[in-house]
Amino acid sequence: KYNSLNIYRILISGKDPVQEVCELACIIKKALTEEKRVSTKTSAADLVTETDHLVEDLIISELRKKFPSHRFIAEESTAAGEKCVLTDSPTWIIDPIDGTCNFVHRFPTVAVSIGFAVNKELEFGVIYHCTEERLYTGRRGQGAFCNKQRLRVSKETDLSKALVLTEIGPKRDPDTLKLFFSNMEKLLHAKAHGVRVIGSSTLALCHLASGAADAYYQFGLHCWDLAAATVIIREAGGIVIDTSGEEMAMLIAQAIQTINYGRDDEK
Ligand SMILES: O=P(O)(O)O[C@H]1[C@H](O)[C@@H](O)[C@H](O)[C@H](O)[C@@H]1O
Ligand SMILES: [Mg+2]
Ligand SMILES: [Mg+2]
Repeated sequence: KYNSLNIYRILISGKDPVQEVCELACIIKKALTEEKRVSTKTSAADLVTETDHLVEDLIISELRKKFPSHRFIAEESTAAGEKCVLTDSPTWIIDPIDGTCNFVHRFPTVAVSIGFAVNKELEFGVIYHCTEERLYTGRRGQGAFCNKQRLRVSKETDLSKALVLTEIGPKRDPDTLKLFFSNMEKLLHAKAHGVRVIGSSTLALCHLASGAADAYYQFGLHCWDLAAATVIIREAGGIVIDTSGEEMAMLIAQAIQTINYGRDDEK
């Protein structure tokens, strides 16, 4: 049984997170190796399976039992037409499987991401790497951890010494792909050590929080990809900004061209 209350109490009470959320992850890990019913959403590369829906429904039903007044913003509910609007109410922001394309291909880089906001302020985030049993947590003002290990971002500010992470996104029309690759090319011309795409934005952002990469950029990320990861990165000493930002972000922002996806709350 998925024990959501423990996450809420553990993070609010500041106790070290235990790996209770692994029960949810066990559902995903088991399903990873099994046959799946796959459908597409905004493009042929934007996949969803019955496990995405199952996990999202499980999380929401458990949380709703314990916190009936809370609101929810979740990837598959939004895809089914629910409005994506953040209010001052306590709100859980959920990506039930981040890395669904990886999940469909049994590529073991998949996560569950649960963020929590009150008065439009992100209070805490939990991202669980389902196949490596790593629980990333961050609570506003209380630090960020992977299992028991404190997370700190890298101090690199020189783009020519940076490992940069990005994701391809669901838009695959020729113009978008041309822009995507020209952005990557610009960073490589700026002598970045490398650019990596791992297929899960939340886990890429967790690698950033652990200092295993120096920067992440992407157009078209959704609030459910970003909510938990934003708390974790901020608590690891990093910044999360749009491309009109600071230092390393400025260098990257100046090097690349925008790919326009629109905002979740404008759809
Ligand atoms: O749909 P899920 O939750 O798997 O999220 C992924 C998006 O689908 C990709 O477009 C996006 O590029 C990232 O890979 C993101 O993790
Ligand atoms: Mg997802
Ligand atoms: Mg996602």
